[in-house]
Amino acid sequence: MQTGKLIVFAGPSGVGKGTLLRSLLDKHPDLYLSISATTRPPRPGEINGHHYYFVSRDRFETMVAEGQLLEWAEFAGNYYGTPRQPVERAIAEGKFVVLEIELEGARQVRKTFPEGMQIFILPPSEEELERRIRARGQDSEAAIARRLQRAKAEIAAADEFDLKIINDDFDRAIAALEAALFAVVPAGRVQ
Ligand SMILES: Nc1ncnc2c1ncn2[C@@H]1O[C@H](COP(=O)(O)OP(=O)(O)OP(=O)(O)O)[C@@H](O)[C@H]1O
Ligand SMILES: Nc1nc2c(ncn2[C@@H]2O[C@H](COP(=O)(O)O)[C@@H](O)[C@H]2O)c(=O)[nH]1
Repeated sequence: MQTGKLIVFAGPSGVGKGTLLRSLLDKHPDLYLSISATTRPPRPGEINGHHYYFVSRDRFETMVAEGQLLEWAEFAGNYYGTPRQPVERAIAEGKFVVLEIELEGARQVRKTFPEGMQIFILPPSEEELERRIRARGQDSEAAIARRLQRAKAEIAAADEFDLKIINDDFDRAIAALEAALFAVVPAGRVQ
């Protein structure tokens, strides 16, 4: 039976995780990106079942109670969690499965999947991180403040991760990610 690989992608909100992942998925369509459940309302352009499964707090709490989530956490006033079944199935099928999650979730996954690879994306500076969150233009002032406060705690925990990559020059960050993911196995293949 083929066995895939679990890759956790963490880093403060606004550092560019999603943008890096979209670029990686374009180049390596065999990567499997887990779709999280969240109680956060959709941003303009976000599609249910594609960007997230947008659920009520009641529904999310049922998913937790029924053990449907591999990990979950509260972030900036909303719940976020990884549906367990699709991830376990994709790993059993031999895929490289990527979770884009925050710090508490990464810590939970480290316990259940100690063999997984955990990558932390760092901003070039806190000022640039704030500039990116604001440039994205998707969050209220209150949400920006909560995200920046949380960012400090997340960055302080970066040494817990197997690999740290600074997302300064975008292409260089992509190259560093490709080197980490495909160092042992050629792109898109699982042996
Ligand atoms: N290397 C880079 N240089 C400059 N801007 C960047 C770089 N990488 C990403 N960005 C920009 O930063 C903003 C935030 O990126 P993105 O939404 O991907 O962050 P994120 O880490 O996924 O955030 P969240 O965790 O809140 O979803 C976007 O406008 C994106 O275009
Ligand atoms: N623990 C988890 N964290 C998750 C999950 N899905 C996303 N996230 C993280 O939440 C924040 C905020 O995301 P946003 O889309 O509201 O900007 C960010 O750090 C994501 O990585 C999850 O399933 N579990």
